[in-house]
Amino acid sequence: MSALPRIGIRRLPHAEGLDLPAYQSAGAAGADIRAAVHEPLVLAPLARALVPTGLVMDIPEGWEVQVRPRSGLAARHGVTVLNSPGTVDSDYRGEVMAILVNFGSEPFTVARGERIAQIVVAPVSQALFQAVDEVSASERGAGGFGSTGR
Ligand SMILES: O=c1ccn([C@H]2C[C@H](O)[C@@H](COP(=O)(O)OP(=O)(O)OP(=O)(O)O)O2)c(=O)[nH]1
Repeated sequence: MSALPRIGIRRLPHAEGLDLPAYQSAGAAGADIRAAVHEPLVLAPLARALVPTGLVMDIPEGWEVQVRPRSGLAARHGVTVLNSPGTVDSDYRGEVMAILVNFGSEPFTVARGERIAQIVVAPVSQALFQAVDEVSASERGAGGFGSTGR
C-alpha cells in the first residue's frame, strides 16, 4: 500500500482535551470528528447549526477532506450534515466546521466532545476549464433528466 497522506492538525483552545479524529477499525474510510462546544447546543426540529470542531487541518495539495454524516445519528435522530459532503480545501487554514441539521421531530442536543460527523480524505482531480464554440457530438445528445427512460 502506498504511503498515507499526512494531515497536520492544530487543536484550537476550545478543542483542548478532545480526541483527534481517528479510524475506529483497520478498514474504516471515515474518522469521527467531535463537537468543540463549551455548552450543550440544542438543535430544534428543522434547525441547523455550524458546529465547531476546534481543528485546523494542514491538508496536502492534491487531497481534500470531506465532511460526511454519521449514519447512526441520521437513523436514530434524523440529524445529518446539511451540505454533505462538505468540502475542506487543501488551502483552507480555518477551523473545520460541520453544518448539522435536525430533520427529526424531537430537539437534538449536541454535547461537548460528541462525535457529530466523520471525515473522509480523498484525492482531488482538477481540470482545465476552457471556453469553446462547439462541444463534440454524442449519441445521447442534449437529452437530460429522465430521457433514458424511467
Ligand atoms: O462542511 C464544511 C465545508 C467547508 N468548510 C470550510 C473548508 C472549505 O475550504 C471552506 C469553504 O467551503 P466551500 O468552498 O464549500 O464554501 P463556499 O461557500 O463556496 O465558500 P468559499 O467562497 O470560501 O469557497 O469552508 C468546512 O469547514 N466544513
